Amino acid sequence: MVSRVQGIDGALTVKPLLVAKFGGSVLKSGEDYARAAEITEELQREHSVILVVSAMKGVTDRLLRLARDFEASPSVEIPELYQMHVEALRGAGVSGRLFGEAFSRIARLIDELTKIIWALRVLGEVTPKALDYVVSFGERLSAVIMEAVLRSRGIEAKALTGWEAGIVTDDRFGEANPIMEETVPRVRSRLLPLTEKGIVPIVTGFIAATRKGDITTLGRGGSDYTASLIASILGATEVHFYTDVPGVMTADPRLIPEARTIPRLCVIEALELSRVGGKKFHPRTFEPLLYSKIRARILDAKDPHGPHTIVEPECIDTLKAVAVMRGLAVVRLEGAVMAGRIGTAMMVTSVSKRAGVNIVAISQPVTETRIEIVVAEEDAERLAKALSEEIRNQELDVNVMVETGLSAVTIVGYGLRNPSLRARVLSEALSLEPEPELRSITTGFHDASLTIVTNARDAVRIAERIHSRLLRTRGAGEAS
Ligand SMILES: Nc1ncnc2c1ncn2[C@@H]1O[C@H](COP(=O)(O)OP(=O)(O)O)[C@@H](O)[C@H]1O
Ligand SMILES: N[C@@H](CC(=O)OP(=O)(O)O)C(=O)O
Repeated sequence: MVSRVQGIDGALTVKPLLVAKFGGSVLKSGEDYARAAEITEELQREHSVILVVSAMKGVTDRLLRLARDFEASPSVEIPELYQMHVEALRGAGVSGRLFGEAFSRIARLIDELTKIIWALRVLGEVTPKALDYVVSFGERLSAVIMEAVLRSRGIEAKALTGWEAGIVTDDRFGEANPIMEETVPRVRSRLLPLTEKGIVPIVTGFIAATRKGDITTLGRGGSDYTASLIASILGATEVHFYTDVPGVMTADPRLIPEARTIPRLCVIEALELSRVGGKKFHPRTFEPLLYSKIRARILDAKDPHGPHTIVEPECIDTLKAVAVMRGLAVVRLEGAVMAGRIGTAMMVTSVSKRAGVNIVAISQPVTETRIEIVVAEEDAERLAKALSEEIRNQELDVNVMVETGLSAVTIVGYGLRNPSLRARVLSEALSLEPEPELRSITTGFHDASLTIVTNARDAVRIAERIHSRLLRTRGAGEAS
């Protein structure tokens, strides 16, 4: 979509829409906000820009601790948060009236935060709804700073919460889902009138609200999802994710220092990679971009013209990246009575649903004597207990066991559709000495990923081997 933009002289120009998201990793100081403003200024020459901002680095974690951990002292933590935001405002070069206005808004938000934190201390309990309200302050404070910084450079800008920008969700606090029928028309009617007047909307990432106006969050890392959601609703031509690495890399550079930037990823590969923690994307980031023509770019805020990743609709047959997901456990059901017994798998999935446990992976051999459910480690005991109860109620002779300390190593790339490349990946993994323990092997969406569940140590060994043999010099967009 293009936006008709009214200039100061009243003349209308037509510019393509671009959504730019700045992550907490690149919002650590006033200098960072100033850099984000410079990038926005440059983008504005060719585009109508909508910004999505995260909280300053570390702020969401601090707010969560403040709300949950009654040992954390509000009289120490809150003034520190206040100081951090005022310093960023000052450090970004905001002064005079704009400084005064933003300073008062920060003070009001901090005052509101203080009241809620003390109220939680008095109540002695924190509901998921209260937690979302508390963490929302991180993005709200950040958007106030960004607005002041842009305005101090003569760019018209307006900070909006996700709710004010039109995002309506269900009431799954902590992991809310947008209600699209309501969100789509609202986002259009709230944001387009601003861009048409040449105003840059600054939307708080990660936070939205229910129909009743209760603040919700979209899950950790949710600003990515806010950005792609808005881009897809408005039919933007591009969505940019500004971060602290030069794009998506062939592996997490903290795990594999030789990791390199992947110049091109297709949206299916990006979707698979985000599900397993690649670039710590929110797992739903690429959902709204699937089947769209929107291009995503992942860029280093410190070097926006340097190497980066473009995510585009068309896929080519290569291998792209490897990612390791830690902290997994397997809940294993074993019993001869399960064979041929219709409804056993349904029992497992409905018990998981009742226990509020997300199933990361599930498998059963054709002999039907075993079912393995991979879940997050912290959910394993709860699921095992719920399954044991159900098995007792149904008087089945089935054992339930839990094994913790597992990881999943996932190789991503459209090239995996080629059986010989899949075989090559597996033979590389199996040729390690000592031989790794492989718990399960599965393929993902469009065969664009292959996941091996194993113990934590072997997952890293496999990732290193696959990276050094198949990704270090290839897979970054070249044919395999
Ligand atoms: N495959 C990968 N490519 C790039 N970065 C990765 C990858 N896997 C993990 N990361 C990590 O993701 C970090 C960026 O994510 P995050 O800190 O959430 O940024 P932001 O706050 O900008 O959203 C990087 O610093 C890097 O350590
Ligand atoms: N601030 C939120 C949302 C977010 O997306 O942050 P970041 O862009 O820094 O990953 C979080 O920490 O989860």
